[in-house]
Amino acid sequence: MKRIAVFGAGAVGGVIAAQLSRAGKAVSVVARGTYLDAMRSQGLRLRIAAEEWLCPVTATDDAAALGPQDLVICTVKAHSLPAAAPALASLLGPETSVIFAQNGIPWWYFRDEEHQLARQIGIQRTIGCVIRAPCSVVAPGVVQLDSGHSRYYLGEPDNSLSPRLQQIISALEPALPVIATTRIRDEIWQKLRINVASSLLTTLTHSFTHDVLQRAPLRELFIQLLDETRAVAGGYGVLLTEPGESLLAGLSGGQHAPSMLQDLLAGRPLELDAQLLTVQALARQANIATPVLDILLPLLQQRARATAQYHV
Ligand SMILES: NC(=O)C1=CN([C@@H]2O[C@H](COP(=O)(O)OP(=O)(O)OC[C@H]3O[C@@H](n4cnc5c(N)ncnc54)[C@H](OP(=O)(O)O)[C@@H]3O)[C@@H](O)[C@H]2O)C=CC1
Ligand SMILES: CC(C)(CO)C(=O)C(=O)O
Repeated sequence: MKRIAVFGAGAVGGVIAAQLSRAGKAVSVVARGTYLDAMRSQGLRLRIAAEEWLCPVTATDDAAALGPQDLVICTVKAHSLPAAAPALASLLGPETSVIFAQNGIPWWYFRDEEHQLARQIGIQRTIGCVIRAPCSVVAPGVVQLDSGHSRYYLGEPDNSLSPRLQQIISALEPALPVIATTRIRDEIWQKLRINVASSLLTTLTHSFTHDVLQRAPLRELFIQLLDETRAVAGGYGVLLTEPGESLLAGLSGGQHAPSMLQDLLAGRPLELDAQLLTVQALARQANIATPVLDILLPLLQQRARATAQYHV
């Protein structure tokens, strides 16, 4: 796998591209705006704790000019995908695989061949990915990994341990902490439990997860959201055994603002649909009660509408 492109180099994409570059891989990055300008003029810099590395990458806003890749890692937010799809498609050759690295329920989850992205990109090319790597953009062209313990779960939509999945793992693992899974949907929901609770409560309160968890009433809401999301997962055949309470100890605390809070503070659109509304819709479809989600989600939607960061 020689030709690797990262599509959408914000926090996650920037960290992935930088780590690939640090490990000596040639990596291309599709970016835009001030992030692209900075990467072109000063390169891409990766910070982890007190260390910083300059990581050479080829950065462009013209995906078609890069030509077909062996592997594309797509790291745009879920709501940016429809608009990005034509440019993403220009990176595809007959054998190209695409890793969709995002939070929330991904477009390919129910393997709907009629989905617009299934037509434009193809479920057969898709590799699911769950990101366990809290990160942020410190400044255009400078990304930061906010935790020493990062990992990425990669899995086929049909749950097979396919030869191509193993090939992708071999290509990436010297650079990235990648783990192949035959239960990618379990990983998606396990991560989504955390996102539902932390995205809602930290974004509504402009607080770090750590600070939310210090307050008993908010901690209680956090646990209820973890448990409600676990119940929804169960309605779709994903049985997560760990009670909400016992997940709290493992949550990355410290100074990482969850990506939804980062978006709110930066005036960007929020990833409400993939991370939160889909969970509520799935709950309703399966007749599963989500009382805390049902109170907090309209509040966050309205908060985002008030600053034109959500339009539905
Ligand atoms: N940040 C984190 O700690 C974590 C994030 N995640 C998830 O990972 C995914 C990515 O998040 P994150 O990296 O934080 O998001 P960012 O917003 O930092 O990065 C996404 C980047 O993609 C760019 N982009 C969007 N559309 C295009 C396009 N058509 N062409 C070129 N560039 C494009 C955006 O540019 P622009 O701003 O101009 O739209 C932005 O720079 C999300 O699903 C998030 O929930 C998961 C775990 C941790
Ligand atoms: C769980 C968390 C907060 C960190 O990985 C995340 O997924 C995000 O920032 O979007």
